[in-house]
Amino acid sequence: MSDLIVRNVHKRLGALAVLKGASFSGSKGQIVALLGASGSGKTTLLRCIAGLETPEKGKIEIGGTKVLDADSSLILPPERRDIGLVFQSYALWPHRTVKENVAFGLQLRGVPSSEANARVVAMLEKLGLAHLADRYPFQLSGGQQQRVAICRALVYNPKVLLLDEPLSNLDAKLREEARFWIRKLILDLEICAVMVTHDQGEALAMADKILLLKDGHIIQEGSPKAMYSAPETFYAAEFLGTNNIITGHAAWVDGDAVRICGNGWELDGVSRGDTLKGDADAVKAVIRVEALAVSERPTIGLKMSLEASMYLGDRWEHRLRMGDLVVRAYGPDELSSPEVWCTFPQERLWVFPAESP
Ligand SMILES: Nc1ncnc2c1ncn2[C@@H]1O[C@H](COP(=O)(O)OP(=O)(O)OP(=O)(O)O)[C@@H](O)[C@H]1O
Repeated sequence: MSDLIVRNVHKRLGALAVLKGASFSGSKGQIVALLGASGSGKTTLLRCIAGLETPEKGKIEIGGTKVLDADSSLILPPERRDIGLVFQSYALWPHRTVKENVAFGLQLRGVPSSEANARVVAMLEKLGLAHLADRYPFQLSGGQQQRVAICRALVYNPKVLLLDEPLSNLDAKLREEARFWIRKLILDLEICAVMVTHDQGEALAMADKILLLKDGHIIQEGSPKAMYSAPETFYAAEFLGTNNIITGHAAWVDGDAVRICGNGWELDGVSRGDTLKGDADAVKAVIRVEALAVSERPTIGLKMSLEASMYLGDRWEHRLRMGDLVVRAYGPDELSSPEVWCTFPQERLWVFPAESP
């Protein structure tokens, strides 16, 4: 059963239609990432679920309870929605200790103090915060503050945990650790979590399901693997991964197979998204940088000039050219030959009509 159901949510802010019919669901032990560029509507969608914004249209159910039905003007306030909310800034109360920060919401909800105390102690222990219980937020590191904010959201035993850019205030090393422990915590607690992020690496690593938002629409949803390896649109293909974008013309189209060409080069790929109408259509293609293989020995593939190479620590990045075709490719070694062979696996070269959004 889905713990969270969002149906056809529309929300305007001022003159702007920010959400234009968002629908998705999330179930127990599942992390749903709302991924998209700045301004795509991620935070607004999270705020609609939390009850901090009121959509003009749509329905939302949490744990089997209707919390919003715009048609019948049913709008439950945030504290009656069975959610835990973690703000990007953590929003800890500066004059309350860790323990008081975590306990405060339970007191407001009238939970008897002995029960509240037991729940707070248990949750502090679960998150490894017991030894910090009497400290104030300013006496904590950024990572510890984040744990307190998550602890405070979880102490209600919510059905759904909402996280707004939970890792954005951590440095790179802490961020990588936090990906693991937050994911493990949510899976252990078997709750549904919805996380806003604009960082594709974070979404790919942490989520079970990614919703890609663009201009207030969810343009594709799926598992991280499906989103990465089978994007349905040019936008989705380009948004994820590190990519080469190749423009040219279709030389021929045969079902999904398509050959594209430019000034002195031809490549075979697969047509994705809107079907190509025919030969000579202008096209744009996407191929992930890691999909290309470069060799100094003649192989099947394009013979290209090596324009430059960069050492990245764990590998090299090479810039290659043939006529108007310029691509980046990774390889394990430095290359010395001015001419190399580059292979473009056909199934990983995704070809879209040039006018695709
Ligand atoms: N109170 C407001 N009044 C008018 N427009 C707003 C308001 N809040 C947000 N917007 C606009 O709504 C759009 C969506 O904002 P939202 O914060 O949901 O996007 P986002 O995808 O979370 O972006 P970001 O990653 O930058 O936080 C943006 O164009 C933003 O400028």
